[in-house]
Amino acid sequence: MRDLNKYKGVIPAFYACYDDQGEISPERVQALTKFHIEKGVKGVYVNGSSGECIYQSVADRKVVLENVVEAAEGKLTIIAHVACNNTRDSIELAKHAEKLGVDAIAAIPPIYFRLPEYAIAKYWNDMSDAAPETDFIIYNIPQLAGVNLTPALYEEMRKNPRVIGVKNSSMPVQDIETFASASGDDYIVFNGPDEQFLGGRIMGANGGIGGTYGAMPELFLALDELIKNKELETAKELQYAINRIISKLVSGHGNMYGMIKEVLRINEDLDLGSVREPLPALVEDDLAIAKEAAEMITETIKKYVK
Ligand SMILES: CC(=O)N[C@@H]([C@@H](O)[C@H](O)[C@H](O)CO)[C@@H](O)CC(=O)C(=O)O
Repeated sequence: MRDLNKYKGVIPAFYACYDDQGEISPERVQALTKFHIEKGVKGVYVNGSSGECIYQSVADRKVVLENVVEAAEGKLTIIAHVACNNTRDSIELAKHAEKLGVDAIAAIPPIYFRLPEYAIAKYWNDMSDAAPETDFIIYNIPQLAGVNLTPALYEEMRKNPRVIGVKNSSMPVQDIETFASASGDDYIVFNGPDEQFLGGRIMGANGGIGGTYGAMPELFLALDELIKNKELETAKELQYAINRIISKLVSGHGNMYGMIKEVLRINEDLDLGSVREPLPALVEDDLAIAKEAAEMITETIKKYVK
């Protein structure tokens, strides 16, 4: 049996950190990494959706990962998302990630062209072969990628011994059960949709990777503890409270990640810049929404975090 404990827990998806000109800011990447260590999360998922990876160059993504690894000083599990929608760049990032000593690499399927499953498997295995000492995690996010991880493709991928599981961001919690049942205890399934962290964990997810954890890590850590302690009524209450916060975070004109960065500025004095176009930045009216969301987080922490 593999020891997968380093993956079991709350793993925030790492936000893109820009300077005031919109370039990657190594200092802000390091500050966000240290913030995660202080909050006590298990690890970070770098250069994924929340990291705005599809709007970044290969060079940008290398700078981000290098600075996360440096600032983490071995205190966090690091999963690097390396998919670039072409095999060549993904291989380059996979090699780079392994050289930096990350715990795992992860990848979405190739998007735009509808490829047959054997081509998707080859794409994933090619980048995994480029990082032969590193675990590999499949990132299933069909609503954005347009490709669903089928049980047959997952079975094919498990022939690769480096594949340790799935980060499942599809909406049906039943998918979590499907992947967990198919692969068993020697594999890990991460819950993707933050709004159903509780449901995903109950259906078999051993941990979670999420785009809103970074805005309120205390709340997801508390929710995880409640689930472990089987305090499910309180867990449900907290999940509902988290979902009201997420609804607020997505209610602005600007993109949710811009809203979260504003919340982190208010609550944590952390400046991560804005978002990269074509993601819409916040407008003046959004600032009041961010303030409300920040207050909701503070109040919910007071109520549920001991
Ligand atoms: C569709 C989507 O973006 N899903 C998010 C969720 O964490 C999502 O942001 C959250 O549930 C709020 O809707 C994650 O699964 C993505 C993620 O973890 C990532 O940044 O790679």
